[in-house]
Amino acid sequence: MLRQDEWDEWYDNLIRAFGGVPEAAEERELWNALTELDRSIGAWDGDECVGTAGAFSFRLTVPGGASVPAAGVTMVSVAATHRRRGVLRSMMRRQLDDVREWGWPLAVLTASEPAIYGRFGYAPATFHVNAEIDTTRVRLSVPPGTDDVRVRYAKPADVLDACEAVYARLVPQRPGMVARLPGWERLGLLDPESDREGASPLQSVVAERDGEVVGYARFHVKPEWDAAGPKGTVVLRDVQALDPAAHAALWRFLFGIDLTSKVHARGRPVDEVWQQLVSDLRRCEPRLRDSLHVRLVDVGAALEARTYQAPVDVVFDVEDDFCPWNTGRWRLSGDAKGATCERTEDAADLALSVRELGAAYLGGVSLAALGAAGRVRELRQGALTEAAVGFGSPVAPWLPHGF
Ligand SMILES: CC(=O)SCCNC(=O)CCNC(=O)[C@H](O)C(C)(C)COP(=O)(O)OP(=O)(O)OC[C@H]1O[C@@H](n2cnc3c(N)ncnc32)[C@H](O)[C@@H]1OP(=O)(O)O
Repeated sequence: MLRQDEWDEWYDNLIRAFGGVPEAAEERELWNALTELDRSIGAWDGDECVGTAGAFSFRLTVPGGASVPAAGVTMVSVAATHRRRGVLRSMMRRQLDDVREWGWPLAVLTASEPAIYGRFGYAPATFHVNAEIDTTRVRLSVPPGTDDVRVRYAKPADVLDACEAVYARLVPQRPGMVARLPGWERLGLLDPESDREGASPLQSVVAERDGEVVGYARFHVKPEWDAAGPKGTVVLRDVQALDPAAHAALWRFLFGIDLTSKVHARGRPVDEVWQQLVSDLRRCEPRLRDSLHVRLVDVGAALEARTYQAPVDVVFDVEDDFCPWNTGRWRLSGDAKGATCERTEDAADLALSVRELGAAYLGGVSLAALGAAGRVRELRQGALTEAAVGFGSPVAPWLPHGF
């Protein structure tokens, strides 16, 4: 538990651990407002703050569409004067014990360095794509109905409610999405001048059909000229849409902004529609990155909270050094309607650690791929394929924003 009057020193420790460049006042104020003090941990050496860790009370969409309580682990730092003495380890210990006590089956985070969190049972479970799309060479083929969608400029704050309504409809449709907590809608509008690197203030358009908002895009434009003429960049912040024609109308708009020749997209879903509409994926230069790391805090409750796209009846032999309450055999029986997961004395079908379950949990990493890498051991023939198919997701999991 952190006190409000400790927050500034606590947050300064975090900023310093990330290099010490101050955040813009509006950004700092937002994170101050969003910090959940009663879920935050400070490590103190005397009266000096030397370690920080926070948690947001997220609800995360899991395969099947349920919204599951998850600790959004955040703001982790240790002062360089106190590094590699086990301060992080002690904060992770305290935090995961707390999350268990709160009764939340999951903890999730995005890592500054992916190598840090595996030892605490986290594993990359969602991925995203960064792309540099050459819009002078790449053509878009749009589906029927695209011309029925009107794209119009609007100030981001003026259409916030309509955009939030679109977002809320999308949350249950894709694993990895996070339901909005009060205040979090402000994150999408955050626009400090110091972060723009020569680009415009935040711009936005909404896509409308019959007067109803069916999608939106937020972006900056970074003008640039050379001897041959204009070569500006559209820096995409977000695009969300409810149907194929709305998606296509927004992407067509983004591809066509005058005096630009590139769309720079960051943190997009690995299966986003533009990849199926473009004439030349290579000239989009897609690059894959890990995004959300998942930790099953309560294996039984977590596996029961999601559904399985094909029937599964397997016994997992789970190893969990950091949270030993998960260690042992669990029988998971589930299908597209629901699941039970209980302790069992039956013989195991698959042996793995809690990390492999975390990786596969949202349907973005195949248990079969983990098995091929030797990270899941198949003890009953056929069990690996059965589980891999069941755990899959027709929609790639995706985390829509950092935290
Ligand atoms: C969710 C988020 O907020 S991500 C942000 C994480 N924060 C940062 O990256 C800010 C800069 N870095 C730091 O503040 C610190 O170096 C931290 C928080 C990463 C590590 O804190 P420390 O107190 O030094 O870690 P601690 O001593 O407890 O180490 C625990 C284990 O993690 C390992 N470890 C620590 N940092 C790293 C790293 N960057 N890469 C790989 N392993 C690491 C240690 O070697 C140790 O390994 P062991 O289990 O084999 O003994």
